[in-house]
Amino acid sequence: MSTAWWHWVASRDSLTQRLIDAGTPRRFRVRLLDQRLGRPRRDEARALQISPSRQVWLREVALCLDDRPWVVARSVAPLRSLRGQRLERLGERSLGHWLFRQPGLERGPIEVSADPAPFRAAPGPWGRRSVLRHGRFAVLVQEFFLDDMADDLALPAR
Ligand SMILES: C=C(O[C@@H]1C=C(C(=O)O)C=C[C@H]1O)C(=O)O
Repeated sequence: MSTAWWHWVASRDSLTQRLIDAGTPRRFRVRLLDQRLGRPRRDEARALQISPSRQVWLREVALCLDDRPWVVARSVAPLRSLRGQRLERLGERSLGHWLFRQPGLERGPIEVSADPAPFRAAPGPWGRRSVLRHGRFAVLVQEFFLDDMADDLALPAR
Protein backbone atom coordinates (compact mmCIF):
# COMPACT_ATOMS: atom_id res chain seq x y z
CA MET A 1 0.00 0.00 0.00
CA SER A 2 1.25 3.49 -0.82
CA THR A 3 2.03 5.80 2.10
CA ALA A 4 -0.70 8.17 0.92
CA TRP A 5 -3.35 5.46 1.20
CA TRP A 6 -1.87 4.11 4.42
CA HIS A 7 -2.61 7.46 6.10
CA TRP A 8 -6.29 7.07 5.16
CA VAL A 9 -6.66 3.35 5.81
CA ALA A 10 -4.82 3.25 9.16
CA SER A 11 -6.31 6.43 10.66
CA ARG A 12 -8.11 5.82 13.96
CA ASP A 13 -9.90 9.13 14.50
CA SER A 14 -13.05 10.33 12.70
CA LEU A 15 -13.02 9.64 8.98
CA THR A 16 -15.87 12.12 8.58
CA GLN A 17 -13.62 14.89 9.95
CA ARG A 18 -10.68 13.81 7.78
CA LEU A 19 -12.86 13.87 4.67
CA ILE A 20 -14.19 17.33 5.53
CA ASP A 21 -10.63 18.61 6.05
CA ALA A 22 -9.21 17.01 2.90
CA GLY A 23 -12.24 17.99 0.84
CA THR A 24 -12.35 21.71 1.71
CA PRO A 25 -13.73 23.80 0.00
CA ARG A 26 -15.97 21.03 -1.36
CA ARG A 27 -19.24 20.47 0.50
CA PHE A 28 -19.40 17.32 2.63
CA ARG A 29 -22.65 15.39 2.75
CA VAL A 30 -23.81 12.02 4.10
CA ARG A 31 -26.18 10.41 1.61
CA LEU A 32 -28.35 7.83 3.34
CA LEU A 33 -28.67 4.73 1.13
CA ASP A 34 -30.35 2.33 3.52
CA GLN A 35 -31.20 2.13 7.20
CA ARG A 36 -33.15 -0.73 8.71
CA LEU A 37 -33.24 -3.62 11.12
CA GLY A 38 -32.02 -6.90 9.71
CA ARG A 39 -29.47 -9.69 10.06
CA PRO A 40 -25.71 -9.32 9.77
CA ARG A 41 -23.69 -11.00 7.05
CA ARG A 42 -21.74 -13.99 8.40
CA ASP A 43 -18.42 -12.16 8.35
CA GLU A 44 -20.01 -9.18 10.11
CA ALA A 45 -21.41 -11.41 12.84
CA ARG A 46 -17.95 -12.90 13.29
CA ALA A 47 -16.33 -9.47 13.54
CA LEU A 48 -18.89 -8.47 16.19
CA GLN A 49 -18.67 -11.84 17.94
CA ILE A 50 -22.43 -12.34 17.76
CA SER A 51 -24.61 -15.05 16.26
CA PRO A 52 -25.66 -14.37 12.62
CA SER A 53 -29.27 -14.86 13.68
CA ARG A 54 -29.20 -11.82 15.97
CA GLN A 55 -31.10 -8.68 14.98
CA VAL A 56 -28.92 -5.75 14.06
CA TRP A 57 -29.34 -2.13 13.07
CA LEU A 58 -27.90 -1.63 9.58
CA ARG A 59 -26.98 1.64 7.97
CA GLU A 60 -25.43 2.21 4.55
CA VAL A 61 -24.28 5.64 3.46
CA ALA A 62 -22.21 7.34 0.81
CA LEU A 63 -19.88 10.01 2.14
CA CYS A 64 -19.90 12.61 -0.63
CA LEU A 65 -17.90 15.71 -1.43
CA ASP A 66 -19.75 18.01 -3.81
CA ASP A 67 -22.10 15.09 -4.45
CA ARG A 68 -19.27 12.78 -5.56
CA PRO A 69 -19.16 9.64 -3.42
CA TRP A 70 -15.67 9.30 -1.91
CA VAL A 71 -16.50 6.51 0.56
CA VAL A 72 -19.32 4.02 0.97
CA ALA A 73 -19.86 2.81 4.52
CA ARG A 74 -21.95 0.12 6.14
CA SER A 75 -22.37 0.13 9.89
CA VAL A 76 -23.79 -2.77 11.86
CA ALA A 77 -24.83 -2.54 15.52
CA PRO A 78 -26.32 -5.43 17.53
CA LEU A 79 -29.76 -4.33 18.63
CA ARG A 80 -29.09 -5.44 22.19
CA SER A 81 -26.22 -2.97 22.45
CA LEU A 82 -28.42 -0.09 21.30
CA ARG A 83 -30.52 0.56 24.39
CA GLY A 84 -31.56 4.18 24.41
CA GLN A 85 -29.41 5.31 21.50
CA ARG A 86 -31.75 6.87 18.94
CA LEU A 87 -29.56 6.11 15.95
CA GLU A 88 -32.50 5.89 13.56
CA ARG A 89 -32.86 9.63 14.02
CA LEU A 90 -29.40 10.35 12.63
CA GLY A 91 -30.74 10.71 9.10
CA GLU A 92 -28.12 12.41 6.98
CA ARG A 93 -26.02 13.50 9.93
CA SER A 94 -22.75 11.61 10.23
CA LEU A 95 -22.55 8.71 12.64
CA GLY A 96 -18.92 9.70 13.17
CA HIS A 97 -19.83 13.12 14.52
CA TRP A 98 -21.95 11.47 17.20
CA LEU A 99 -19.60 8.53 17.87
CA PHE A 100 -16.43 10.50 18.38
CA ARG A 101 -18.13 12.75 20.93
CA GLN A 102 -18.82 9.75 23.18
CA PRO A 103 -16.51 9.62 26.21
CA GLY A 104 -14.30 6.55 26.49
CA LEU A 105 -14.83 5.46 22.87
CA GLU A 106 -12.58 2.51 21.99
CA ARG A 107 -11.66 1.33 18.51
CA GLY A 108 -10.60 -2.26 17.87
CA PRO A 109 -7.97 -3.33 15.33
CA ILE A 110 -8.49 -2.18 11.76
CA GLU A 111 -8.94 -4.95 9.18
CA VAL A 112 -8.02 -4.05 5.60
CA SER A 113 -9.46 -5.44 2.37
CA ALA A 114 -8.43 -5.04 -1.25
CA ASP A 115 -11.86 -6.25 -2.41
CA PRO A 116 -14.59 -3.80 -3.41
CA ALA A 117 -17.54 -3.17 -1.09
CA PRO A 118 -19.64 -6.35 -0.84
CA PHE A 119 -22.81 -4.28 -0.28
CA ARG A 120 -22.61 -1.71 -3.13
CA ALA A 121 -21.28 -1.84 -6.68
CA ALA A 122 -18.69 0.87 -6.20
CA PRO A 123 -15.11 0.30 -7.35
CA GLY A 124 -12.26 1.57 -5.22
CA PRO A 125 -8.74 0.76 -4.03
CA TRP A 126 -9.18 -0.20 -0.36
CA GLY A 127 -11.72 -1.12 2.26
CA ARG A 128 -11.37 -1.33 6.00
CA ARG A 129 -13.40 -2.10 9.07
CA SER A 130 -13.22 -2.02 12.84
CA VAL A 131 -15.47 -2.28 15.85
CA LEU A 132 -16.09 0.86 17.90
CA ARG A 133 -17.34 0.52 21.47
CA HIS A 134 -18.39 2.74 24.27
CA GLY A 135 -19.89 1.13 27.32
CA ARG A 136 -22.09 -1.71 26.10
CA PHE A 137 -22.68 -0.04 22.73
CA ALA A 138 -20.83 -1.67 19.81
CA VAL A 139 -20.86 -0.88 16.11
CA LEU A 140 -18.91 -2.46 13.27
CA VAL A 141 -17.96 0.34 10.86
CA GLN A 142 -16.96 -0.77 7.35
CA GLU A 143 -15.63 1.86 4.97
CA PHE A 144 -14.64 1.50 1.33
CA PHE A 145 -12.64 4.25 -0.35
CA LEU A 146 -13.73 4.90 -3.93
CA ASP A 147 -12.02 5.76 -7.20
CA ASP A 148 -13.64 9.24 -7.28
CA MET A 149 -11.80 10.09 -4.08
CA ALA A 150 -8.48 8.92 -5.54
CA ASP A 151 -9.12 11.01 -8.66
CA ASP A 152 -10.18 14.17 -6.82
CA LEU A 153 -7.26 14.04 -4.37
CA ALA A 154 -4.73 12.80 -6.97
CA LEU A 155 -3.98 9.75 -4.82
CA PRO A 156 -2.09 6.77 -6.27
CA ALA A 157 -4.14 3.86 -7.62
CA ARG A 158 -3.39 1.79 -4.49
C1 LIG B 1 -17.23 6.19 12.02
C2 LIG B 1 -17.35 7.30 11.35
O1 LIG B 1 -18.52 7.62 10.77
C3 LIG B 1 -18.65 7.65 9.39
C4 LIG B 1 -20.06 8.00 9.09
C5 LIG B 1 -20.99 7.05 8.86
C6 LIG B 1 -22.47 7.29 8.81
O2 LIG B 1 -22.92 8.43 8.94
O3 LIG B 1 -23.20 6.32 8.66
C7 LIG B 1 -20.58 5.76 8.68
C8 LIG B 1 -19.28 5.38 8.76
C9 LIG B 1 -18.20 6.32 8.87
O4 LIG B 1 -17.56 6.39 7.67
C10 LIG B 1 -16.24 8.24 11.20
O5 LIG B 1 -16.45 9.40 10.87
O6 LIG B 1 -15.09 7.81 11.43
